[in-house]
Amino acid sequence: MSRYATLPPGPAWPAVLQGMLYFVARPELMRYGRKHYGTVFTVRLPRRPTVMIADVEAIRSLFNGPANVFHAGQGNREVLKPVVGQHSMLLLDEDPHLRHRKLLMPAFAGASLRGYRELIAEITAQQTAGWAEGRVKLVKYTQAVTLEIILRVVFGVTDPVRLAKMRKLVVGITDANVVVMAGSLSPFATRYLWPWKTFKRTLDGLDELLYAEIRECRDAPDLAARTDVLARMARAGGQDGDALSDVEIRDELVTLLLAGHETTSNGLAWTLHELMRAPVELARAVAAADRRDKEGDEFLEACFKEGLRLRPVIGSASRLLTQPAEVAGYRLPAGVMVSPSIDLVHEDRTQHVDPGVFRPDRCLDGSVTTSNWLPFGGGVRRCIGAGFSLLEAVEILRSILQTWELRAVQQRVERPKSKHITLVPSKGAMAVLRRRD
Ligand code: HEM
Repeated sequence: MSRYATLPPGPAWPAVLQGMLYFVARPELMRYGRKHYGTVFTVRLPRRPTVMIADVEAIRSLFNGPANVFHAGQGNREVLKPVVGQHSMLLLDEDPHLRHRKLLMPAFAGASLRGYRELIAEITAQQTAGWAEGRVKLVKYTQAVTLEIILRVVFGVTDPVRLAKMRKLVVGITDANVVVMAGSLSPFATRYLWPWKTFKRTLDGLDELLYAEIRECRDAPDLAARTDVLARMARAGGQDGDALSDVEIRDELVTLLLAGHETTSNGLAWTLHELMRAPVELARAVAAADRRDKEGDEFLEACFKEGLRLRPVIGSASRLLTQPAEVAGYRLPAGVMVSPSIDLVHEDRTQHVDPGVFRPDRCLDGSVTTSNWLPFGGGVRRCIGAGFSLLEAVEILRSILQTWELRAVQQRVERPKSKHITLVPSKGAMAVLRRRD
């Protein structure tokens, strides 16, 4: 009997077909599985079977399960290691992962977040003021803003020449697909074959600039006063003699770029897309932006949270079993991937009233909870940048809505399209922009 004989039921189609569907039609595949097999089902992907879980209680136990049994880093290594490097928090598990989280956490906690607000607001105002009137793909604009925020608030870059060079290199990296990323481990490919050769050159170019930035940051006379994420990382752990090395900082900077840039920009594009399709909520959001007060900001945050619920940017947060374990009532063997389905929980009628409707109020009235709202995953791996992205989102939404009048190009919702691990509106969240009087 195969070691996978005891897996929960699921489609019996060939693994290659399921793998393709998982990539090009993930929401439909998830709904098919949920409809035919219930809240726990198996998708047979080419590398390894993945058990999808859409039951909130089972997901809670999984997220809070022992970190030595449920590995999140191991599964990421094959694809991401050549880019983010071996010290990335995304690839680590157990004690090394905890060490990195402990050292990075202060940079993403309340007091630090408040310190980023002013610069984020300044960058956002500069960027949104320069947009053009007419028909646009909003995602291109939101990407430009979140990229600038990563470069200046996270990497701490201020030199305009270095900023210009970095912008170009970073786009070359974030636009690469998984085949290019994974293939860049091969010395042959990176030496002789396009596009791996170009990709490697781009990565080397970015590394050179990042290491220069790290060196200058360590030597900076104002290091103690600097508020950017890089400076906080350079100071972290110093008192305990457990500081991050240059290469560890480099790997975490690239990690924050890959994990934090397009996720936030796609979340914003989806939120604006949904706001344009819901005129009453859009009018409330414009009024909230104009108020510039705590209550207004709370409503804008609720819009972003609801955008992430209705159109989750990341569909699942997977864990690889390192040993046999009980999950959602099944005894599963080691080597299986278990994957809480964020998208299915967000559209579950038993969890959300009218789940297909964009209704920001549900994020204010207590009906959205830490069990049924999971855009940032959960447990010890919960997104470290969640608070950062909410802060960015409020500043960016406020600035856009204060400056621009938005009109949808079409009332129909755009299909989610996969870009790396994120889901992006297939037409880029098309809109017509007009400067407000
Ligand atoms: C809307 C925006 C974002 C979404 C939807 C998102 C979503 C996620 C999800 C689902 C995970 C995996 C959690 C798990 O496995 O349980 C994650 C991890 C992570 N995210 Fe985010 N993220 C966003 C923004 C950011 C930002 C702005 C940053 C940093 C600047 C960031 C940095 C990270 C890092 C470093 C991890 C790995 C955490 C770990 O392994 O311990 N993310 N994110």
